[in-house]
Amino acid sequence: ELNQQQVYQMNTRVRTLIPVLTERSDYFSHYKINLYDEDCPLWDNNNAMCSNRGCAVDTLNETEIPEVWRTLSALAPSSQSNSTACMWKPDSRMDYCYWDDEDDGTNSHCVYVSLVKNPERFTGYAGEHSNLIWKSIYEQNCFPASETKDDAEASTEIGTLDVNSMDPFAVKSVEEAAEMPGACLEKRMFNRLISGFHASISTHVCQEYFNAETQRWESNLDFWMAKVGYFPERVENIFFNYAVLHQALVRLSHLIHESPNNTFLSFCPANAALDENTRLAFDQLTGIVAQDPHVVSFEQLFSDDSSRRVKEEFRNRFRNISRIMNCVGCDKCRLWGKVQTAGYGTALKLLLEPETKLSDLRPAEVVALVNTFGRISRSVDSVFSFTIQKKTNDILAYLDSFLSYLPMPLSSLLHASLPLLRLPIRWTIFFLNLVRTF
Ligand SMILES: Cc1cc2nc3c(=O)[nH]c(=O)nc-3n(C[C@H](O)[C@H](O)[C@H](O)COP(=O)(O)OP(=O)(O)OC[C@H]3O[C@@H](n4cnc5c(N)ncnc54)[C@H](O)[C@@H]3O)c2cc1C
Repeated sequence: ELNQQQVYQMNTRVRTLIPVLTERSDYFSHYKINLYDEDCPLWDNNNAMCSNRGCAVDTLNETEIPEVWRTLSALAPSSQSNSTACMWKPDSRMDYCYWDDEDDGTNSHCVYVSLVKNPERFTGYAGEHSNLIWKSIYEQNCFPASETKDDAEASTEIGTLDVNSMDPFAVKSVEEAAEMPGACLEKRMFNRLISGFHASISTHVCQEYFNAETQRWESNLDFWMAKVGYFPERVENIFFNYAVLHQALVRLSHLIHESPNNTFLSFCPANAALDENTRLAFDQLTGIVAQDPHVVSFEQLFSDDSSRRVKEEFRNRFRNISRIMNCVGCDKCRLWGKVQTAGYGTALKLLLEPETKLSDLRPAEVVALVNTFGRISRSVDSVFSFTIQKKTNDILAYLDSFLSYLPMPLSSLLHASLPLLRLPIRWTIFFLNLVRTF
């Protein structure tokens, strides 16, 4: 059982600090990615690409690539470089994601993108294509409800999905599995993580939703309630994911402090001021999270013999999901799907592989982790504001029905003034929630 108020409090301390990194530092606001890879394990050719304008990704041309990322390319293990001090040498056996040679400067599939100029929000990507992706993630890669500790040897291979032979959604069983008391803790954690990832994406889509009528970007409460708000376990899973990513940052912070002479984040020797600013903001963020209490404990995971056997399966299933991101038929959704699975994959590596060292982390993993933390922090914020909106609407609806019992002229007069009450009610609820949180 997660203490949501505690997570709100923790998030309040960092939510303004995260954009200093993710929006203002070249290092954390850019990403090098193999975006147009055709290695999709679900179907042979990804012929359902979305042509919505909202799905397009603006990639950087050669002259737009920030200096820090040029330096990173030069320092990549595959490149010839004398500056061995800054090199990273990840052991792919510890990876929870597939990394498609993004370190390799010669990889022509890789593009550079600005994450700020390509924000994650409503794109219009929906329908059978996106549903099939979520369905395959839940049905083929999450742990089924029936699975318990003793039968952990299930196959993890996913073949080409036979699109025509699929049953209607069996997603409920995944949520049931996440709640199942008999299921092993690690499997339940896996299912919660995926459901929280999905709920977080849904929250971003509803928070920045394009209203075709007003032609404006607005939040969409009804949409959010239908996707997340009416499912308390999905809301809970957002908080769970916050706790996971938070804990991974704490571990990263410990790794940094355990290696005082590390050259971590000093990847921009040509611009000392830029490098220093990024490092200061990063130290501030990790310093704050390191002081927070542990909301969830990972020490007990994979601790006994039978659950250790599950670890390999856990890793394989997560890797499969990271590959499935190549199947997403909307470029911008694929970009953020890949960034966030990389972020969760890095968190799992930090939390579940105790021998992980700083040099085992690729720069892209650190960037993905911080950006994914930024995304989940935004989701926690949005849960707060959507909850207030919903309570305000409920109170107004209650007052509205109450007024209908009053005599006629008074009833219509008060009814007309109801909209004026919206703001004061909202502020009162906001204030009461704040008091309850702190
Ligand atoms: C990786 C990925 C990234 C995406 N990114 C974007 C984006 O940036 N912008 C955008 O506009 N669209 C994005 N989409 C599409 C978006 O996620 C939805 O698929 C789309 O909005 C259609 O939503 P839906 O209401 O049909 O249900 P979906 O969100 O597609 O869900 C399908 C089914 O899964 C179940 N379900 C839903 N949420 C959960 C949960 N949290 N836990 C367990 N089960 C659940 C429900 O039974 C639901 O009917 C993305 C899709 C994918 C696969």
